[in-house]
Amino acid sequence: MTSSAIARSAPSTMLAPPPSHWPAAQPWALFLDLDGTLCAYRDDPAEVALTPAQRALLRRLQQRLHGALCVLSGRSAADLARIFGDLQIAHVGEHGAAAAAADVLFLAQLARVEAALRTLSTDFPGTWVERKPSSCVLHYRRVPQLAECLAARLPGLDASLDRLRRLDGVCVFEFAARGSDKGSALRAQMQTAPFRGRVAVAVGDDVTDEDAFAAARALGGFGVAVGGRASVQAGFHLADTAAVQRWLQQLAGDSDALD
Ligand SMILES: O=P(O)(O)OC[C@H]1O[C@H](O[C@H]2O[C@H](CO)[C@@H](O)[C@H](O)[C@H]2O)[C@H](O)[C@@H](O)[C@@H]1O
Repeated sequence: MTSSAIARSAPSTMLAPPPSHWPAAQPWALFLDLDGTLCAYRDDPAEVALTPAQRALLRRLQQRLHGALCVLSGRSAADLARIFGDLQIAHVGEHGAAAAAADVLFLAQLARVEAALRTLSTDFPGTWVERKPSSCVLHYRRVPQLAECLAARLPGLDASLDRLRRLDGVCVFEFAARGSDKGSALRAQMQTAPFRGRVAVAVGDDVTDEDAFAAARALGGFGVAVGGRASVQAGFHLADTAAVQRWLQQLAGDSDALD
């Protein structure tokens, strides 16, 4: 990776670029975010897909890591199944909250929030609602100027919505299960083979990835923040999805692909 790629959009914290080689004595367990990290953002989430080159790269990384590669995403299991297809890589969806789908009180509260978001979306053309099994999202990527206006009209979280928390993501307001996040998902993975005993490295661009960075740090690993958002928990930085791709190529030992 070139230093100019790092400098172009470095966040105010001026984090360093991540190491470019595996420390031989300390094998890594690698946790990757999807949107904004592996894949660039698109207006329509259904347009996001892995290229054949990315699929091959992920396979090589998985081999080098002896399977200790996991995608931590906010996407639904169905979406992840579409994106990965026959690519057999460990992945956790909905920010680690899938288990909440069995909690009837949680589902009732989520249904109330979904109804409120659908009303809001009708009132503000250009926004749309994505319902996932354990969360509900108001998207405003096509009308980013409405962010503040929408935020002021979102359902308030009080005792009657105590099973939910609000995540202000990239052009989204998401209501998800309280008590589970990418940090708890990372910790759970790290307790199982082939992740156990390795150094946790989490890579992501969004506010939801901060939980994974913090969990990785607490376990003796580190986080890599992607893009221009200033990170609280990450120790390292990559400029954008292209820089992530080059870094992963380095890690996979794919020297032909380096620029
Ligand atoms: O944790 P991630 O894998 O980054 O998933 C987070 C959310 O990703 C999707 O929304 C984001 O990507 C969309 C497509 O590029 C973009 O249009 C949207 O503005 C982004 O927020 C997905 O739709 C959400 O359900 C995920 O929570």
